[in-house]
Order: sequence, then C-alpha cells, then structure tokens
Amino acid sequence: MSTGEAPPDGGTDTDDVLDELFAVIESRKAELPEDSYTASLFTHEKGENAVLEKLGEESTELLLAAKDDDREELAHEAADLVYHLLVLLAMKEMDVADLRAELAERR
Ligand SMILES: N=c1c2ncn([C@@H]3O[C@H](COP(=O)(O)OP(=O)(O)OP(=O)(O)O)[C@@H](O)[C@H]3O)c2ncn1[C@@H]1O[C@H](COP(=O)(O)O)[C@@H](O)[C@H]1O
Repeated sequence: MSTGEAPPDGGTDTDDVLDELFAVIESRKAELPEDSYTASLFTHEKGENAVLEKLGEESTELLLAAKDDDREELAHEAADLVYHLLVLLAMKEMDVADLRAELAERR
C-alpha cells in the first residue's frame, strides 16, 4: 500500500495504513474479485471459521516468533494478525474506527 512518497500533509506514508488497509478489505468484501485472498475469506465454505482459524494460527506463529526473539518475524506475524483481525471486523459489520474508539476510551 505504500506509495514510497511522503503525503502532502508532511506526515509519513504509514500514518493511515490501517485505514487504507481497512478500505481495501471493505472493497474486496463488496466486489469479491476472484483472485483476492481477502475475498476468499468472505466467501469461504467454512464461513467465519476460516478467518477465526487464521487468527488462531497467526497468534501461535506470533508467540513462536516472540519466544525466538525474532523481531523481523514478530513484525511479520503481527501484521498477519492485524490484517486478519481487520477482516474479522469487516465481516462483523464493524469498522476500524470501532477499534480506535475502544482503545481511545482506555487512555
Ligand atoms: N495485509 C494483507 C495480508 N496479510 C496476510 N495476508 C495473507 O494471509 C495469508 C497468511 O496465511 P499463512 O500464514 O498461512 O500464509 P503463508 O503462505 O504461510 O505465509 P506467511 O505470511 O505466514 O509467511 C497469506 O496468504 C497472506 O498472503 C494478507 N493478504 C492481503 N493483505 C492486504 O490485503 C490487500 C488485498 O489483498 P487481496 O485480497 O489478496 O487482493 C493487499 O494489498 C494487502 O494490503
């Protein structure tokens, strides 16, 4: 998703990466392109269990990376986990804003 260029507001190009990713997920959900992994999660024969299973797998992979003190792998698995979490939120008609709001309430 990175353009490699700084946005005009002077921020970094990762500032809105969660919002951008969530927008792509919503668009895959609406359009269901055949070659999309995201779309395949929305149409999977296992239903929501497909993404729930992936969240379980990615959590385990994250724990193993943490135990190995492998920071590169930890970042990779954390990104896999967050991506699947956002797919789950979209599946449940929720928004990344719901996650932000919940976190903000805890400040
Ligand atoms: N962020 C992701 C993303 N993170 C993980 N994945 C997929 O989630 C799956 C993870 O399952 P596994 O861990 O079993 O995968 P793996 O093949 O063992 O590989 P690893 O990731 O564990 O190394 C892989 O198929 C990844 O490709 C993702 N697929 C898509 N996205 C984003 O979604 C956008 C739309 O993608 P499509 O739906 O494919 O068009 C992309 O541009 C990305 O921004």
